[in-house]
Amino acid sequence: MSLLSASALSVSRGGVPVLDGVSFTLGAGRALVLRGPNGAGKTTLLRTVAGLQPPTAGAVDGTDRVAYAGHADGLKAMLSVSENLTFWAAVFATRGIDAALDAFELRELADRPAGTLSAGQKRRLGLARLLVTGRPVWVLDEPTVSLDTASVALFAEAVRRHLGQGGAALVATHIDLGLPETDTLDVTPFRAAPRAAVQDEAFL
Ligand SMILES: Nc1ncnc2c1ncn2[C@@H]1O[C@H](COP(=O)(O)OP(=O)(O)OP(=O)(O)O)[C@@H](O)[C@H]1O
Repeated sequence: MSLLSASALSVSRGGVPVLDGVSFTLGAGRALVLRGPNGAGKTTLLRTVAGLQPPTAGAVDGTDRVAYAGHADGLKAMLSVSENLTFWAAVFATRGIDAALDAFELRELADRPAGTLSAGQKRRLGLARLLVTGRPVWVLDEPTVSLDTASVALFAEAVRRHLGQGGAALVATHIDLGLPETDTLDVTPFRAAPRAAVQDEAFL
């Protein structure tokens, strides 16, 4: 069964076309890794499938199943680690933050305000948030940035468990996560051709 799919998707950023004609299907237990050089459009594609911006053409199915973790951590600086997770559990109407605290070794930091965490600790909390959403499709933009080797291993293990439980992951990353059941999509061939500015169309 497909949990997330894109068909003939075109995406743009700041009004500039970035990618055209991207299609993929992501099923339960699978990970799809996006590749492509800096500026190729991976973030734009992820933001679009997560529903944070509309596509300029084509369609996405499964946006409502997505939990997105992007560059901005989305953490509340004044709330503690456990309060942040409890907040998200309430937003997504799920129960319990214990598994999320354990998966990313956040117990010792549970009472610390999120604003006082190091960059890597914040990233671990941002990824722990995925677990409390209860959403089956994790859409992850460079999830390992700021993580040390041990935390990358924790993250890879969390994804592996998630896939094993029937979840799926769409991940833009430059490193090899060593995940099983992984496909790769290089976005480079889908680079959009430059187009005339929209305001010119009235004169065609
Ligand atoms: N806020 C913005 N406004 C206008 N253009 C943007 C904006 N953010 C990014 N872009 C441009 O959109 C294009 C696609 O960027 P995007 O961030 O999707 O690439 P990426 O593949 O994720 O790159 P990276 O590997 O560096 O993260 C780039 O040319 C980039 O300069």
